[in-house]
Amino acid sequence: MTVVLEVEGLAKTFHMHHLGQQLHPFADVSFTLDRGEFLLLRGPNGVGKSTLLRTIYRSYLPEAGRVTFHSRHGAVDLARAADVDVTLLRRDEIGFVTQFLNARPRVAAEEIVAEPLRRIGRPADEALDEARRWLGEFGVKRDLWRAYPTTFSGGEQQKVNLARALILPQRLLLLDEPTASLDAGARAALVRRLADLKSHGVAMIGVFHHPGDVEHLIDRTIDLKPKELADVAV
Ligand SMILES: Nc1ncnc2c1ncn2[C@@H]1O[C@H](COP(=O)(O)OP(=O)(O)OP(=O)(O)O)[C@@H](O)[C@H]1O
Repeated sequence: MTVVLEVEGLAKTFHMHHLGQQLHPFADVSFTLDRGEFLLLRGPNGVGKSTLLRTIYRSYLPEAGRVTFHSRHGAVDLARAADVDVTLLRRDEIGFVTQFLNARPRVAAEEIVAEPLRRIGRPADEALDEARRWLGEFGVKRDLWRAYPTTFSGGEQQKVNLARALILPQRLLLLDEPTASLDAGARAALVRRLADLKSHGVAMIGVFHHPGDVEHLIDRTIDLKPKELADVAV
């Protein structure tokens, strides 16, 4: 097996200065993730699942611990890497999939979806063809492909977001409730795509409110347990 990610002793603290308190969503999380492995993160609301995903993605810095990502170019500790290196890894090695689209004004759906392919140097027309294929796959109506997603419904925006996030096979995918408000057809398309990516070696960590959809993909589960709010002055 090829290790893709090693998380060691990871801890996160939020400093809530206005309350004079600290919140410790998780402490001492350790696991490794191999190529093609699917890890489910489970636990009650507010336990820290999204925070853990965001800390691995380096949207948050951890209080302690290491997040060693084995990229194509060697091992890098995401907790300490330079911002510029994290940005490069996010281009084609580490993906973060949520239910929310960051829709930009006057950018067509098909352009938004094609962008990740363009960024890695695919010819524009090829990238656009591929984008249209994925929009169709996720059930976005053809007459919306050239429209601006700022006006789309929540579910339509989510479909555009998924097509964009999954068009390019990454080494590691972080999935934060990607099925939240999808209809049955789009949920099935998403699960098919995840199965295909997994069979091609993409490692995944996912949070799903209805994990039944992806049950057959899950290799391992981590249960996060609620912690007490530490009443410590900051
Ligand atoms: N930026 C932040 N600053 C302060 N506290 C935060 C911040 N982000 C999250 N929290 C707190 O950390 C805790 C964990 O939040 P998180 O969103 O990770 O939970 P979750 O397990 O993903 O929850 P859910 O299942 O409801 O989506 C919550 O109590 C939340 O209020």
